[in-house]
Amino acid sequence: MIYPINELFETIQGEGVYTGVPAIFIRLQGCPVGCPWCDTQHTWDKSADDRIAITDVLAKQQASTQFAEVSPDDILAQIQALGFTAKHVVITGGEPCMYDLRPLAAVLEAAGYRLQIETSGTFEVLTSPQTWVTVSPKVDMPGGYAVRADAMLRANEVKYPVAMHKHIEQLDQLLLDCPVQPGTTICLQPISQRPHATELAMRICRQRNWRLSVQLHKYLAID
Ligand SMILES: C[S@@+](CC[C@H](N)C(=O)[O-])C[C@H]1O[C@@H](n2cnc3c(N)ncnc32)[C@H](O)[C@@H]1O
Ligand SMILES: Nc1nc2[nH]cc(C(=O)O)c2c(=O)[nH]1
Ligand code: SF4
Ligand SMILES: [Mg+2]
Repeated sequence: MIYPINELFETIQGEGVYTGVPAIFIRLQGCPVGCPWCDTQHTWDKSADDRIAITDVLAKQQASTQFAEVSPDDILAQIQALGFTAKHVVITGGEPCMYDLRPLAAVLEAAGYRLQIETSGTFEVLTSPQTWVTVSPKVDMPGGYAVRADAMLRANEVKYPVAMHKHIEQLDQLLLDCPVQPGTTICLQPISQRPHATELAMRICRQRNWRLSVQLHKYLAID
């Protein structure tokens, strides 16, 4: 299995339950979901013309559509060569669940890493049983993909992006249609640091005893 890697970097997890935890991020190329407010739109298209070497991915100074195709063993070798000290690896994108993540999970877990994936819930989640699965469901997006009931059942954490009250109603309906396991943490994540969105998320979190996820990295201006 070969994975298209748009970015590989170490930072602090800025979202969800693991906020604050040092983490290695693997950002995979490709996503057809089309969220209009997506903050990683450079990962949407996967064009053969954009293939580059992994050394060039690591040298990127700014976001681009370019990616390298790398095997699990070579991803591990790169992480070790870079001297990263984090033991938590986040696979994001793009939409990582477009790919079968089990071979990558097997290699990273055998080397002692804990895995987390960030997914929209619109593809089957193929990863190890130990992986922490963060589902950030995408309802009624232009790409026309539906949230899968099996992805919601696999979620360890649901992290819903919100900007207006309509989004709370969408989430309520989704949780009725596609239930999560009892005890699954539910986070509301304001879209793009908008004050109105943050106030809405805080208010609903207090009413429902849900968690607020504020994209800490954007407030800290880190990757
Ligand atoms: C860029 S997505 C990549 C992973 C996967 N495609 C997904 O949507 O979960 C990573 C996370 O960022 C969130 N996100 C993307 N753009 C955002 C924005 N402008 N404001 C807040 N959250 C955003 C997504 O909802 C998701 O939780
Ligand atoms: N620091 C940091 N935390 C993150 N959590 C989820 C991210 C993502 O883009 O999936 C992300 C990201 O891009 N940076
Ligand atoms: S599913 Fe994720 S990567 Fe794809 S457009 Fe939406 S936020 Fe962006
Ligand atoms: Mg991000």
